[in-house]
Amino acid sequence: MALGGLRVLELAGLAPAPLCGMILSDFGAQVVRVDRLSRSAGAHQDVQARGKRSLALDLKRPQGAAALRRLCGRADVLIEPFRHGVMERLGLGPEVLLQENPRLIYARLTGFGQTGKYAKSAGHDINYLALSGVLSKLGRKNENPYAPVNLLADFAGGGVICALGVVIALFERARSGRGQVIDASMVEGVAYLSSFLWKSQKLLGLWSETRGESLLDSGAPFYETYRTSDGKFMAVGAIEPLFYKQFIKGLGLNSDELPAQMSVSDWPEMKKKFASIFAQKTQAEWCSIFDSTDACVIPVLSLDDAASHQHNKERSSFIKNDQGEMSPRPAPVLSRTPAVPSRKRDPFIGEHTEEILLEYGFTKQEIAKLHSDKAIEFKNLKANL
Ligand SMILES: C[C@H](CCC[C@H](C)C(=O)SCCNC(=O)CCNC(=O)[C@H](O)C(C)(C)COP(=O)(O)OP(=O)(O)OC[C@H]1O[C@@H](n2cnc3c(N)ncnc32)[C@H](O)[C@@H]1OP(=O)(O)O)[C@H]1CC[C@H]2[C@@H]3[C@H](O)C[C@@H]4C[C@H](O)CC[C@]4(C)[C@H]3C[C@H](O)[C@]12C
Repeated sequence: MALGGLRVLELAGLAPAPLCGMILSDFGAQVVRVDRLSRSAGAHQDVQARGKRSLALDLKRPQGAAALRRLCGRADVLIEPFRHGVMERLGLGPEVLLQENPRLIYARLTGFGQTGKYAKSAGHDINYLALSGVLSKLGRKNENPYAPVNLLADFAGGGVICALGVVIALFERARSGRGQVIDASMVEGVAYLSSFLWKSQKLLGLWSETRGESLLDSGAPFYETYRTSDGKFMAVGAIEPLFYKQFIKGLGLNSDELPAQMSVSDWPEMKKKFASIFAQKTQAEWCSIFDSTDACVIPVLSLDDAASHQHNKERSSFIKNDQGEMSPRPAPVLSRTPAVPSRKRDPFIGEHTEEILLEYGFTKQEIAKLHSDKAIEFKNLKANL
């Protein structure tokens, strides 16, 4: 696979860093997740652990921190998910680790970045989304702004952008032979991927002053979801006049008898009209009308239904692991060196401690000493909840 042979150390953290590690793992990297010892507070279950192995290491003990330094000496990438200053307090800051391994790519995935007023503040997805400006554009008219789960800052602007940074730094290292520090701030990551919002503000007809009254933010009747008679929903994205015409036809309406598509003042009434029509048929009935047309109307599927939908099945877009757990396959699909995601169950904390330390050059005696010093933990049969 494209990232085969790459050695990645992912310090266990919440949501964003585990996704970054999983992306690298799916495309072939050997990702070791460095977990807190299972009895310690703050250990979280990593539900994005596909293909990873687990090494349980107490970084608060000097022997544990020294062991991580040694591991980083032989690693290509380190992903750290902590607030600014934590790694420095552990004696594991970039200056130390890059001095010992100048090829190391030291990825620092945080909410607010390594500098700035909030650099040492706690936060979660919704906070980063708020500070980026993007949250102000999300939500329906006369309602509060809302964060779409923790997808935008944690995962899109965090895990994915950080993985992109790692790959870019690896590409550069192939030329220079040198690693570097990646300051991946989720505030900036989500703002960056939302550049369209800033760059399109002056585009005619796209944005109104008020949230929830614009073309793409639930203002337009042809870019909206509608409930069907069986309590499900259809997603309409009929923006271009050609596609809008097919949408109107599928609803059984005559466009000559309707206001112009872009008559913004008529949008609320149009939305009510469309809603009353969609409520007359089941989701399956609307699919039989709109499937294989260019009306841009697609059923809103549950996670289970998405995995079993004909289109997604034809592409094997979702995969099952050995435990029968369904999840999305890695994306994008590379034609010659596609990702081959592991089908194994997720690792237990410390399951691979000894195997990994041996692989990174520790002797059995050194491993025994780390264990007697309580700096490491071997296989723990109960996964952390
Ligand atoms: C599933 C829920 C999460 C959903 C995603 C959520 C919406 C997010 O947005 S996640 C993104 C969070 N932000 C970031 O990742 C940005 C960067 N990180 C931070 O800003 C901070 O890490 C923090 C704010 C996220 C957390 O701050 P905290 O003070 O806890 O940690 P840090 O300051 O970073 O310092 C880390 C300290 O830990 C020490 N450490 C680290 N590794 C080791 C090690 N191997 N050995 C020893 N010590 C280690 C390190 O030295 C630092 O120490 P110091 O501070 O002394 O320097 C989940 C959200 C909440 C979860 C639940 C909750 O946690 C309670 C239960 C916990 C239990 O263990 C599991 C069940 C829970 C119910 C748990 C369940 C889920 O996981 C959550 C609901």
